[in-house]
Amino acid sequence: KEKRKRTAFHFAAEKSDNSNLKWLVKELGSDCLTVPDKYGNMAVHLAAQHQPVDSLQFIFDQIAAEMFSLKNNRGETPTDVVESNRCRTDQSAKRAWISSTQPQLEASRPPAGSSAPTAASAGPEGPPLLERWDAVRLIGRGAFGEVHEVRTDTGVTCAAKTLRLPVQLGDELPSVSTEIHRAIESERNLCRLRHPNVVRFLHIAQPEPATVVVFMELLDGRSLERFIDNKPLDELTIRDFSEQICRALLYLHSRQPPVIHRDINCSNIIVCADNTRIKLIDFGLSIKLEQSVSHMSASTQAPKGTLNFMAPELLGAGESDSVQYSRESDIWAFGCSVFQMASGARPFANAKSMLGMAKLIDRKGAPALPDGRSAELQDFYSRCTAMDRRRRKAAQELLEQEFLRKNL
Ligand SMILES: Nc1ncnc2c1ncn2[C@@H]1O[C@H](COP(=O)(O)OP(=O)(O)OP(=O)(O)O)[C@@H](O)[C@H]1O
Repeated sequence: KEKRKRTAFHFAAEKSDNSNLKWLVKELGSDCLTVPDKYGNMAVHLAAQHQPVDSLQFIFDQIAAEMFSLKNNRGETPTDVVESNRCRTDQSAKRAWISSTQPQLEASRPPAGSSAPTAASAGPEGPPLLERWDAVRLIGRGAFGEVHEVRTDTGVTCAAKTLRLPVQLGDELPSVSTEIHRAIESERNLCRLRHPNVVRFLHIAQPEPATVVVFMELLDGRSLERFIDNKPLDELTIRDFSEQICRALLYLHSRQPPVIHRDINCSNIIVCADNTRIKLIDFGLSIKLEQSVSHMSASTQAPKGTLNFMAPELLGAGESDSVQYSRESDIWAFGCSVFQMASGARPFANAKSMLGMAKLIDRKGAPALPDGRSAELQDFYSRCTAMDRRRRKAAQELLEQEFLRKNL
């Protein structure tokens, strides 16, 4: 159908139900949602015209903020299509959905007053290359380096995480540098992510052979770990935060290629200053980069990450096996975050070594949630922390459907 530039996605989006559209996205990836036909209409414009409101949510979960700025040849965005008299189904429900979703996006933009590029103005690779930046204040320290608030020579105020990678005696510095550079290149797609529950990555630089600086949107808030502060959260808050984390994971996992976080835990989830919005940070970039250096040094390929949140299949990986981070290992770690929200403590709080953790999980599986939590939350938690990876995968799909139904 190249001549008329119509794809299966356009036909699927013109139907009054969205099952075909969902199936196509699952099989072929979300990029096809933004292919224009000869009128410049993309699947999202047609869904806004013909399909129920949950299609808008579905598309939003795939391409997030982008869906509001896509224009057809008449200059219409999907919002304009909903407002037009061509929209004959669910018009008021779609209007309500748009007006509740757009403020979320506003909140995900870089802070006002900074000249950080907005989702609309930044190129796919983020802002122009940064030559220099000055630290304004230290925000905190992690295992590999520190996070500063910085101001760049391009006038951007943002957060910069400096990662100093462990170079071993005998490593060839130029080869390490090249290897790290290669790893960074494969992570450039992080700068394309746009989602209200995912920190905006602006740029990744390598100022020295074994030093990487990751520039991000500067967040005002505190980690979920500090928000929990060893005290269980109420169930409504747990559900709300879990839903936001699921939406972020769903968005990341349905990228092509999928983005795996690799280090979901309560210190890598930020609760913004309004105490309602949460955002994922960090993306295990240090894990990925350190692995590229470990690979150079022929040292261990054991999985890195936060021990208490590590999926059983990662713990089982010996030095000779390759470590398989996956959507399912992210779901397990997410389940562990639910445990911490519900109990106030990290799961497996006494685990000290990988072997100890592996034995513990083998014997007992994930710990039970404390009494007093609803059967629904128990069920949700046990799906996420199922030992069987396929059950965890199914759990994510189920959550997606339940959240969509709840929103309707
Ligand atoms: N984009 C950001 N905006 C504001 N604060 C941030 C941002 N990213 C990280 N932080 C904060 O900076 C501090 C240090 O973060 P960092 O990620 O280095 O710690 P960490 O999770 O212990 O690190 P690692 O997992 O690499 O060992 C934390 O308090 C974190 O909440």
